[in-house]
Amino acid sequence: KTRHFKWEVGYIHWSTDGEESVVMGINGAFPGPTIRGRAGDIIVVELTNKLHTEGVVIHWHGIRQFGTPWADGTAAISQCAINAGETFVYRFKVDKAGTYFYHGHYGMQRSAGLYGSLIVDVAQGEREPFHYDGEFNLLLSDWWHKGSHEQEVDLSSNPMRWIGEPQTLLINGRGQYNCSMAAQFSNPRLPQCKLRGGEQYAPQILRVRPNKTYRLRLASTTALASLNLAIGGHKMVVVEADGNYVQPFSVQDIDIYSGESYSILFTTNQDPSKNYWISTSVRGREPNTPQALTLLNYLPNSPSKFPTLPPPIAPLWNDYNHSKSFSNKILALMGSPKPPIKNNRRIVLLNTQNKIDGYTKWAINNVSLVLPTTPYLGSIRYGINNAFDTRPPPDNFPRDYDVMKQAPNSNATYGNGVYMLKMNNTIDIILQNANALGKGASEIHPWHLHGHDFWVLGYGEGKFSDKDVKKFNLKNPPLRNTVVIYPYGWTALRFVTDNPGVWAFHCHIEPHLHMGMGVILAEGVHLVKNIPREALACGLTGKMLMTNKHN
Ligand SMILES: O=C1O[C@H]([C@@H](O)CO)C(O)=C1O
Repeated sequence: KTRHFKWEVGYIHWSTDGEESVVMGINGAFPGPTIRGRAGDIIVVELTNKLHTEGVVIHWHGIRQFGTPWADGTAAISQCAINAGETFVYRFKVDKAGTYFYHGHYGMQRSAGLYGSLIVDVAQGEREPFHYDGEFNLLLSDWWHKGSHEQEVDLSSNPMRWIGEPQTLLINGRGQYNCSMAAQFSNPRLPQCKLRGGEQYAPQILRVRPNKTYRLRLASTTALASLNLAIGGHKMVVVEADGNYVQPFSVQDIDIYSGESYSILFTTNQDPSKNYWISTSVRGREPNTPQALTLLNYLPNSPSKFPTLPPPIAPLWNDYNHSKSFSNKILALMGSPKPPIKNNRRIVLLNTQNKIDGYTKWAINNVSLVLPTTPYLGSIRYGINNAFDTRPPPDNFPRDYDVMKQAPNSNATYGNGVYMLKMNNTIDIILQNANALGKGASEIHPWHLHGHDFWVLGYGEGKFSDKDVKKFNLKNPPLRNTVVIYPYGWTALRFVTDNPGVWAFHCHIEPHLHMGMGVILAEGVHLVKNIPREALACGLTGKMLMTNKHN
């Protein structure tokens, strides 16, 4: 079945958290509309850019875009940004059931609010491998009162002005600033929110019946925050991660990093005369943002009956053992595709924070990514010279590099070279974390791969070494599209180059990508057929199209 959507992206006045902001909306609302389809459907989004003076693209996060790499929605990688006033048609297949989302992928447009949910149900006649009586969908994000353009300038200045922690955490685009639903428990003390329910920022309440099982879909499109979600008094059973089934396991709270999605099941088996809190809190960075709260409302109770107990207390922000123990519980459901036993190539990517001519940047193997003006998909497909740096970026970093110390050098460079991968190869990537510029500082980075799912083979502490290969989980590693690296640690992943195209692989923290924290992978680009001309009508491919030698 083909599902058609007609969207207009534009700036709107919107109250995300009680303070009015200028927000990037779709069809006059924030967040954007939810796309819902079935596995095998074709989604067609006719996107018109009503932003007056800037380009736009939308990335369909978690959708692999087999055969349609030009629809991946990455500016300067898979297509030219859509000019103000112009329309671009995204047409792609959703081939796998799961919880996904979409978001802007040009500059920091995701931070401006350009995002929404994308949910794929199992194909007609098929069943999920678990049962539930009803479902809810929560798209999690974070919000700053400073606009995304000012943030871009701040981050690109010398000295860099860091964006700081978010003012508000949002649940389905709704948050409360300077007030709390659970005022008597709030620390620091906040006034009680006086919500009537009709406000743009009124929390979305989850109405449930006692003794039923519900599926809760969760996805995080935060610009920065790592989150922890809990439902007061209720256990959660994790069943899906990034559109892949996992071996069900039970937890009290769940960590969710930017770019990740999960489904959890919970059963309404608590005292039915009460309502319960649902909370999200910041993890992995010293929090300076109040918890986001909404209610689990057991019917027929009134939704204004607030829980008598305080909201769930999140694990300490730097209790990384808690987070690691959660990550290590995520394993593929029996019967899931297994990774090839051997790899053809290993790429080790060192993540560092560096200074380049006084500017603060993030670099991968000493290269800080600056995108070219011509989309790689076109320049590689048509063999255009000078569109980007043709020297390949390094597959490793110096053996004697001390990941526990600050980068000793300030000789990182800007670059836009490509990791050229052979088709049908098995690629291992080791993401190696290190000390950032601050003394004793190393941060969490959730890395997201476009065009593929990968198997997460394992996590480790300190510097990766050849011996660690023996510890890889080749039996039941989970398939994902986003995975975290912990401070001073490494994460190993494996994928197969089975999808001709040019694919971004980057830290999903929006300011970090803006500061260069990503790489570009390309595979089988000569096999890509019928790239729409509109996708390439800029830069050197634009010139090529004007001479009309190619169609
Ligand atoms: O990229 C970042 O910059 C700041 C800090 O390292 C410098 O202010 C921070 O916390 C980041 O994640």
